[in-house]
Amino acid sequence: MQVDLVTVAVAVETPQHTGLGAPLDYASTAPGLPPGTLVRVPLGRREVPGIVWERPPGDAPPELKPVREVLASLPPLGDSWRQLVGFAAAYYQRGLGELALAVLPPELRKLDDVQLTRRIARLHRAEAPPAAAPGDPLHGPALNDEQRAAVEAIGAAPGTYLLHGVTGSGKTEVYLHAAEAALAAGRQVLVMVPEINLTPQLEARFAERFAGRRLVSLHSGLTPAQRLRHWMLAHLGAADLVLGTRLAVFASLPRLGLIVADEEHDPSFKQQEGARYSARDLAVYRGHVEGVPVVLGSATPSLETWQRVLEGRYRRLALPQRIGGGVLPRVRLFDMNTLPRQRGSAGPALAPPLVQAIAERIERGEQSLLFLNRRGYAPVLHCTACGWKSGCPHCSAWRVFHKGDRSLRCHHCGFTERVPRACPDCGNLDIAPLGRGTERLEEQIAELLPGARVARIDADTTRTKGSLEAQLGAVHAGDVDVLVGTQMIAKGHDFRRITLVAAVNPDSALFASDFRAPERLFSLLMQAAGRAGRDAEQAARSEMWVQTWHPRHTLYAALRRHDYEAFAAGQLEERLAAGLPPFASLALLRAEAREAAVAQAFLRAAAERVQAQAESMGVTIYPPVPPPVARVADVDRMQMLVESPTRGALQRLLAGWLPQMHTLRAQHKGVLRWAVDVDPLAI
Ligand SMILES: Nc1ncnc2c1ncn2[C@@H]1O[C@H](COP(=O)(O)OP(=O)(O)OP(=O)(O)O)[C@@H](O)[C@H]1O
Ligand SMILES: [Zn+2]
Repeated sequence: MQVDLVTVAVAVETPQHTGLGAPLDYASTAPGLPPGTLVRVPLGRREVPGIVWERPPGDAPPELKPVREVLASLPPLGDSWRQLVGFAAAYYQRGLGELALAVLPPELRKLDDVQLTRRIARLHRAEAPPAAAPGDPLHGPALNDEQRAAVEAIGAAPGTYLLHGVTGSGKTEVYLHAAEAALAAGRQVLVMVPEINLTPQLEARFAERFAGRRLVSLHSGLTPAQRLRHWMLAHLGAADLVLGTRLAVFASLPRLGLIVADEEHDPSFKQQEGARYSARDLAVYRGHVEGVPVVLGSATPSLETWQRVLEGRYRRLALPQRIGGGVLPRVRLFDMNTLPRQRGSAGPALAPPLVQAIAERIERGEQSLLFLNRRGYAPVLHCTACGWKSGCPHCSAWRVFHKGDRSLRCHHCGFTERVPRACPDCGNLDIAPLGRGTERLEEQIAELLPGARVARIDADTTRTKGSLEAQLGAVHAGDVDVLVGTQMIAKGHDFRRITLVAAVNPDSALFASDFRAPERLFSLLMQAAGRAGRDAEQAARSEMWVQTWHPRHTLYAALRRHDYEAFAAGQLEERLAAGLPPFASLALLRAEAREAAVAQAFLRAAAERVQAQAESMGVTIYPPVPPPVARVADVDRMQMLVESPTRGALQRLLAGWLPQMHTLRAQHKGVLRWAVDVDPLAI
């Protein structure tokens, strides 16, 4: 019997170096395979998963390999999902199939159709809808006028909204109500938070409120089996709410009705490897494609978002007050120059008046939070005789002294050794820590405030599963007087007994080379301040201390007035003058090699190929330079900044340029990796 073969385009994961980004043609005996269908196809000698895609018109090559298997039991991935993936691949300059398959749950790619059918049947059996009937009245607090206005605006029309509210102003309450409206209309809701350790809190709050609804989480902390199950429930339309981190932006949601990105300014929304996408920006695109509202929430919006509000492209919904009329903590800038100088020492960890203020809190049974964005005991050890320092032999960085396990640890490559007894260069026994990390701060507070119950939360104390929850539990229960930690504790947590927050040493970020450093510092300090006085009763006597050598800096002046708008205006003025985002579009081309010169030559050659074209488009390609940490794990890194007045010009240039890089690389032996980062967060 004659079997008719049709040509189908299939997005498959092709290795980047082949330069094949587009879908490949295959022959199929199944007529009319809808786009979005999962299939298995041969690629080289392997059989790989793929997704049927729209086929551009044109002749198919004569000898096509056949599609091996159609995974027909899974409903096809929808048009808008494919549009999102197609846009992301083009915008961030990745292969379509590579991105499309990378954002599916890894387990899904391993299953054949029989296994998949079984899984789906099991899901339908096991996941009977929750007992409580949907439509339970919202048993939360009654909204205030601003909150109600925000919920109404979001429900009234699709578009991008900035929910601009200080910490504790009731933003989450607005998300809950907007979600309720979308759910009541039979739609699904996607809520994204920047960090995985914030998902359990949010999940608990949503789960409590939406007892009758099916809610799933999507983040990298799930087991592969959980991630598949949650993804499938979303894709099959069985889950009503998806809560997750940045990867959730790619969840398949056939009934999507609302997207929320909480703390939209947070750098964690940007993926830092592979396809370096911004989940916040993709959420805005997705909302546009699907015609659903997108709510970006923040107390300190990213300047990109803020500029779009000023241009009228996003609508600002303001929550200007803290719930319960609580005031924001009084900001006290402590001038470190007023302390008596101590020769050869970094000075005291905490200014005496700050120690006094903490002691008063302890007496009243209140808590204090000390924030220092550097973990370990000291960032470097040095020899007082010969000047030796604890450099990493594999990186251009110091190794950090961790006193707990007496190790010297490189935070870039992980290289770890026991602390030497004597200087490895001259044998001197007097090797001393320079500077201060959270471990040392914890020790010094115990000395300054004998009897105080001090706890420390940072990446080192929260390695084991459950330890973060346990430590946060102790803080909430009032078993801790002083909490020391890195930015992990500055964000999101709803502490009720903290009345003093102190930034121990925030100055270094004022003078960092990265143009976004001030923006990041300001939002971190505003966030940290927001941890104090969350209980309205205590708000009036809550304080935020900033220990600084530059008390007159404009950033701190704006912080003191909690004046985001003044800060943003100043920053935008500087960005405009310097031709930086949001007034320009950037891309960063990176290359790595054993020797810097090799990476540099590669990038130079790449620049030469498009120099003339770039100039004609008004795009500037800067010479390659080493990044702040140039060498990591014995590999040298170089980066080249591309700056364009518009997104469009940058996109056109990159699209024609990057395919040439694959051949160029073959001519530059020794280049280990290269990558492009569109809209890089740090340069
Ligand atoms: N209208 C309201 N009436 C009474 N209480 C409210 C109201 N809205 C919110 N709350 C309560 O106030 C507290 C802070 O609200 P919420 O967590 O929504 O603020 P937020 O802006 O999301 O805070 P943050 O950004 O600091 O995490 C919560 O305990 C919440 O239940
Ligand atoms: Zn190292």
